[in-house]
Amino acid sequence: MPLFINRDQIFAHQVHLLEHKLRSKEERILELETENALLHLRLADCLGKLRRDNENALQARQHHQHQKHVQKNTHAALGKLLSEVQVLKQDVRDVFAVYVGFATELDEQSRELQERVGAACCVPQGNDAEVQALQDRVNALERSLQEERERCRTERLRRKLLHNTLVELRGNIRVHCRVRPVLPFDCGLGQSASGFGSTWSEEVVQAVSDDSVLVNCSKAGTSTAMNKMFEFERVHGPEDSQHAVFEEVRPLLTSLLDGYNVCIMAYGQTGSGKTHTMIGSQTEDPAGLEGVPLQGVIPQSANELFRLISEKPAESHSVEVSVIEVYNNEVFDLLCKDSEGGAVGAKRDVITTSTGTSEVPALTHGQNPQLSPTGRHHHQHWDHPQTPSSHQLPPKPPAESLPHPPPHPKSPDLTPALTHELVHSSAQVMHVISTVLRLRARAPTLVHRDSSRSHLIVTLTVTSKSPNALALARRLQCARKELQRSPQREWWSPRCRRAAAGRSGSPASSPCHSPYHSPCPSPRPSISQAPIRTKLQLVDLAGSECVGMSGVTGVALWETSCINRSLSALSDVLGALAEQRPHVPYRNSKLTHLLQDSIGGDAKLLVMLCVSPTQKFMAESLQTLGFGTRARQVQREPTRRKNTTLRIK
Ligand SMILES: Nc1ncnc2c1ncn2[C@@H]1O[C@H](COP(=O)(O)OP(=O)(O)OP(=O)(O)O)[C@@H](O)[C@H]1O
Repeated sequence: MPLFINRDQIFAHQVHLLEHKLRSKEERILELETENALLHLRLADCLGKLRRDNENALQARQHHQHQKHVQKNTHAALGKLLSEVQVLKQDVRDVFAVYVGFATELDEQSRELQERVGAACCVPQGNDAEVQALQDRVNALERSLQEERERCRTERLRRKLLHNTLVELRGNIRVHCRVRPVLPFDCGLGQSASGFGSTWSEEVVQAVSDDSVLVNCSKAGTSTAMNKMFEFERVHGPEDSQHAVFEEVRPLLTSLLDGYNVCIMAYGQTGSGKTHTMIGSQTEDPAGLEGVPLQGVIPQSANELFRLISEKPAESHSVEVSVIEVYNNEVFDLLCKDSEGGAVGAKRDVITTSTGTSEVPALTHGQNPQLSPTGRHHHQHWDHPQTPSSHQLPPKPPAESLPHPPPHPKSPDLTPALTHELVHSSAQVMHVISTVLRLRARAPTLVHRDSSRSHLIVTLTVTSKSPNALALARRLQCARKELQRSPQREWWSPRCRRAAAGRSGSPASSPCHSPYHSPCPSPRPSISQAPIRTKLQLVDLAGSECVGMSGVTGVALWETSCINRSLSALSDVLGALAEQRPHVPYRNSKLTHLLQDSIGGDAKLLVMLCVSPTQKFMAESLQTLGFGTRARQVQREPTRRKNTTLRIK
């Protein structure tokens, strides 16, 4: 059967197929074009973003470079300022020397002229005109002498101001020196170590001006003078009263309410007047009646502190007092009380807190200060003036073997916490201190019949509920520094970060663990509302002593060795700070560990050197003055924050 193929139909079918293919190709082209457009858009987007990122990075780099530049400029300016201050100081010193020379010359001329006037007056009549001329010259010279004296005084004041600025700029430790008068117990006659027949009571240490002290080190019997000169911020002579000594300390106390910790420490050999300077003593009354109390730095500081507080709004500040004794390298809380409320010293720990500061742990809320199981022994109170060799005591006993009072029967919770007492007046402060002072270890030695055998640290903690602008600015400054140092630390709450970074902190409900906030219930107030706590530490160190001179034996000998070791640890710490060594051996003694913040931190520290003036103690006096010179060389930085809380035993 013939096969009919309808060509038209086949072509039509083929056309249909091709048309279909064409349509789908066109659709695909359309799809691809749309995708292409989308990709273009994304590309443009990405390019824009990239450009913006580049611009931001460039800006950040420029900003960083600008900041580096500014920092460099500031450093250079500071360096320049310091060298200018140095040059100025030198200039003032030179000018001062010239003035002194000039004034002396004028003095001599004036005296000479006065003598001539006197002589001329005796000459018979007729020389009146000459006498008058001479008198006029004398008057003119006296006037210019007076003017020079005035200028000299102004220059002196300027020099002092410049020096104080330098001390502030460098964070140096201030060092004052007090040379006590020669006292009856200095006057035991004897041969000097050199054996040249001079008496030991000869006065060899002298305050020659208000900032220099001179030690005459010449050997007795030789004609060559050998003098050593030491310079400090202020030097007090034997005639200076307790009041005059405190007047130079007073400005430091203002800093306490401006957010600074302050520490005043008396250093010197035994019998040199540390306790007299810090606490005070009674004057000898010739009539045998009770003497006049000569208040030292501690009572006068308490007075001044409460005077400053009384100028502030009522209830804005509160003050707590604590008293610590470091005896035989152990820390004792002297305010700790027994069940009957009597004061008993209790042994405490020193810890390094997470903020890098040293503390005797504060009283835990709701717990009573109780006697620790290793309570403080009651010190021997020997009747002086016996020599130590006269009492029957075992040689060099370890501290643990000394008698301990039994633990409090009703005190299962033996928290080693430091006791603070709230006080409202300086009289209350002194009452608290005087009630526990009898616990301080004392013993008679051949050098001093009432020698302190321990270091005493009285701390006044001031809580400012409405701190002043300076204190707030300082707290923010500290917080900023901390944020720069350790921005990752968990104790920085977002609010705290914002406030420290300079932006306003919104009232936050999250608890903040910043060390710049004092303990207070959650939610904490903002950084500008939290109370500020500052410390005034007043330290009466035990005196260094030469065993050969003090003639100590037994327990007293052991005490002397502990005292001398802790003082040499203090000296080592200052040496390390002065040489800016990376490791400062604070932990070599409990004393230096306890005072770590004050010595190495940003507390305002004043060391009061106490010096005996006589030949007998010259070696110790030179050592004390050397210690002060080393302390002056320390240029401090704020202490660094530590990561962990560490307990030492
Ligand atoms: N500037 C002074 N004016 C008058 N008397 C003073 C002066 N300084 C000290 N004294 C007297 O000297 C004696 C010894 O002084 P103080 O007890 O203060 O010495 P110290 O350095 O504390 O000794 P130690 O370290 O052994 O305890 C005391 O009787 C004191 O009254």
